[in-house]
Amino acid sequence: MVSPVPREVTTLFELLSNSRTGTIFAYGQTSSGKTYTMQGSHTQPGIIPLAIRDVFQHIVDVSHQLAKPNLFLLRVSYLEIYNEQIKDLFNPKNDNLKIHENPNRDIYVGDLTENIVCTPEAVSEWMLKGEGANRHVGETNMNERSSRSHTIFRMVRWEQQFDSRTSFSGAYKVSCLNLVDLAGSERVGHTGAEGIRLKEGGHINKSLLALGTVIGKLSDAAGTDRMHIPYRDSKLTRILQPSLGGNARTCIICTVNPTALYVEETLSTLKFATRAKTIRNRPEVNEDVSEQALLRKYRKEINALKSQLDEVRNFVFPLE
Ligand SMILES: Nc1ncnc2c1ncn2[C@@H]1O[C@H](COP(=O)(O)OP(=O)(O)OP(=O)(O)O)[C@@H](O)[C@H]1O
Repeated sequence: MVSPVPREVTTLFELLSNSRTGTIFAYGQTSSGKTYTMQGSHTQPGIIPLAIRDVFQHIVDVSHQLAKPNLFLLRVSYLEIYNEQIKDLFNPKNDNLKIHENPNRDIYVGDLTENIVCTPEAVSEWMLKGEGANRHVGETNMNERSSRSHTIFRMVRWEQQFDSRTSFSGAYKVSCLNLVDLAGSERVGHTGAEGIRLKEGGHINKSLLALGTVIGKLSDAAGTDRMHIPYRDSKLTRILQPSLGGNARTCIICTVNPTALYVEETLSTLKFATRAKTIRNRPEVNEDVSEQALLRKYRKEINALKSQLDEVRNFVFPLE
């Protein structure tokens, strides 16, 4: 089990915040401390509560640095992948959501509820609501509260720049942070899973196998552009596609249980980590400049050029 919140991660949002997509996920066998790492406890907050705090703090810090404050909007969503079905944890009636790709090749989940939040407390409240009432958790021989699904908690920060002409410029930046808590790989011999738990375990292992294959292929393909990567083999890898070899910054935390009994699982997790380390993503800035903003920019440039021309004229004509 790892002690929660590695130091690098607590400041991660600051690194991501310049209009980028970032993902943090915990990977490891069942009962090795993934949920604990992501959520922490009352006395030791995990990555999710610390990231929420950082996101708001960063907005305050940026606002203080600017002469005119930008406009910020923060939205959160929370989904789980349970038995290969995507469920909206903010609205459990949305329980078989589809994955789509837009013309910009962005991957998104259709009809997922997004809530606008104004305070860290509001984010935590939404999280607790989704977590407590709706997420699939069950008891196995290895963990009293074993996660039976993968979850993705997403915060999207939208920032519109201020224009000196008393209005907002129209240009905006989008930063997105995905906090992923995976279900753990498990051996039936250790977990004693039967019936519904066995079925869940089968789906969990299958999607983690797909994740392992994607990571393996990406590390084999490091430095080349040609290899086919089977992102579509599971919902998990398809949703995480931008974070795995795509344009996001990604941080993977691997958790192990150091007991001798689990040496094989530990070895397998360490192999996964070693391969994942070789993958190079290509982070890109998500900035959108609207037509209006462009028009305003061009008008400004034309005015500046006109006044330069006037200055030159004034300089030439008095001599005549
Ligand atoms: N660093 C830690 N300090 C104290 N307790 C911990 C720590 N890491 C894990 N635990 C405890 O160990 C148990 C299992 O941890 P956790 O539920 O986080 O595992 P997991 O990897 O998410 O398991 P699963 O894949 O089955 O959901 C929990 O009771 C948790 O509180």
